[in-house]
Amino acid sequence: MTDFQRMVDLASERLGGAALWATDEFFASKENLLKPGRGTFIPGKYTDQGKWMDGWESRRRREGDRDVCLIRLGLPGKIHGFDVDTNHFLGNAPARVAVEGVYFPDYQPLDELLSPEVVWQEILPPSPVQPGSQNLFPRDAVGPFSHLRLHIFPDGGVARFRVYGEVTPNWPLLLSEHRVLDLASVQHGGVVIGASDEFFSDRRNLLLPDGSRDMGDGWESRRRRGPGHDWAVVRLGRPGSLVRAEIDTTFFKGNFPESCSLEGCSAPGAGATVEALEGATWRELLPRTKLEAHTRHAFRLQPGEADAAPVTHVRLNMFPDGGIARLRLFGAPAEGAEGTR
Ligand SMILES: NC(=O)NC(NC(N)=O)C(=O)[O-]
Repeated sequence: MTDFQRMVDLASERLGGAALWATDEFFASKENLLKPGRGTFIPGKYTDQGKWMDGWESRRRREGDRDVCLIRLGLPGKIHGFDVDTNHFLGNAPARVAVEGVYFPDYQPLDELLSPEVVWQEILPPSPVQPGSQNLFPRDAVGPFSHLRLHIFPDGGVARFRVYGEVTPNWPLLLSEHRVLDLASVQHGGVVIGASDEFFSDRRNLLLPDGSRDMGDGWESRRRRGPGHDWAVVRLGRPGSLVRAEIDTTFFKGNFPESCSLEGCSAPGAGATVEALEGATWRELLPRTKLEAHTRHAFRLQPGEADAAPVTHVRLNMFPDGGIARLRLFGAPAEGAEGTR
């Protein structure tokens, strides 16, 4: 897996991404592009239109050079890479794809997005893709963008379209509306930058909005057979002084951690790798505390010294192993220069 594939999928349906419009979706619907997984193929399954396909698929084009799908990102952000996944599209993958983007800070109705006045910026020039493959295109943190156009040349099918990047929250608006907010939330730019083990489920689930839907929708490590404990490190969307945490073990009944603790550090500029935090001074925010099965626990956090620097990163330790559905870290965001990470 490339580094950018570990970032947030800004387009995912789960985060509010939507396929708003397409030139043609004769064989299969544009909405499939943003669904989880890589799509399935069911031999022998046909609809009135033709072969049932799990992706977006247009008819064979006899005029014109392309089909286009207009996508609203769930969360606006800077783009570090695309995955144009043509899984199961073998005799009907596009020859080339391209992506353009635009940024609107506020809601835009579809007719305005379709207006020829919108100035679209090229993010990926027309580029060849392979059938039945994850086609990965790294980009150089371009944006922010709120909407994209995926062009397929001349026609064909794409199973999934992933748009990996970093969320760019509207901080002036958030700061004007909230004194305390969840600084770990993916909606506010929080990211899990590392974890000791993700055998059963992905660390990114910890910071998703809303409650978890089932046990697979949290972070779960394998059964630890040696010494030590599992951990995950979060870079907050904005540094701040944390006051309260929620640690949610919903759906983890036979596999919740025996206990957990939280530590915080101030490492502005350390970026998005755990290695860059080597040598950081960690301060206890929550001492080791017993957890319950299938419970949303709320914990008050230990205040730092009055002059303590705002926390930029938090380490969640779970003893010895297990699963946690969600982690919320509520705090007052730092303003001005201190608010940079
Ligand atoms: N066997 C097919 O998949 N044919 C066609 N596609 C669908 N979905 O029926 C086509 O023309 O690509």
